[in-house]
Amino acid sequence: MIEFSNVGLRYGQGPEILRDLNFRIEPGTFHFLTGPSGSGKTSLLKLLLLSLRPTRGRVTLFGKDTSSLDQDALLQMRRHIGIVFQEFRLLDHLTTFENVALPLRVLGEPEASYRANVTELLEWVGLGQRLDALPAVLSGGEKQRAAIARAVIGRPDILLADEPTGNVDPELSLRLVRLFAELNKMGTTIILATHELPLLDAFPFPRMILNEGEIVFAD
Ligand SMILES: Nc1ncnc2c1ncn2[C@@H]1O[C@H](COP(=O)(O)OP(=O)(O)OP(=O)(O)O)[C@@H](O)[C@H]1O
Repeated sequence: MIEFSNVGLRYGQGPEILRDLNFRIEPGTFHFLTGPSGSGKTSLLKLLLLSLRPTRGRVTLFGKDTSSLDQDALLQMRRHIGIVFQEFRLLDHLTTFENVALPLRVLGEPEASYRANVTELLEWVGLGQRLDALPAVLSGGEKQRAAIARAVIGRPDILLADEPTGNVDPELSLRLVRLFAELNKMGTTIILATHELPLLDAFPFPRMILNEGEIVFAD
């Protein structure tokens, strides 16, 4: 599903921050992505999200070499990938329901076709009572659950998360990762970047550890 071959990345004329990355990630797996601050976790997620191109090597997603895809094909592939950010990135003027429905609205789908699905998903993440609330009145954990719902409403095959628990307390962090684990059980491939040791220790998922541009896998 995901294959990196000799992937390297540098920003501008700077040093190579990712070097010779070679790995495969199978469908339906859950990996933590960890490593010190500045080791390149966000950059690696951007390569996976196709928002950044490697400066060398090959990124293969869903069996296709992504370097050979045109803009349309990239956008098409991008629809199979969801992302959750640390800072939620909800739109302030939209309700919980509208924020989660936004990816479908952007695709031009009529509300009648997704109303029930969005409502059901929000109930599943525990926001059934907050459909009409604006982000300003949601707690950090509620915002993050809304952001997770928005990331998965389009049923992505791959879900990426960049420090999704960075803004919530430890108890809530565990609950959020349990939510990701539930999604994984239903078949979504998950890569979750975190540097929170208690979280890494609380779940049995393998770790991809970035350090000085290189990656190692550990159970
Ligand atoms: N747009 C950019 N232009 C130039 N350098 C960048 C850019 N984005 C990131 N970098 C550099 O690349 C390196 C890796 O950054 P990245 O954000 O991927 O690391 P990270 O592991 O996610 O860090 P953190 O845990 O602190 O969020 C850092 O040295 C950073 O300064």
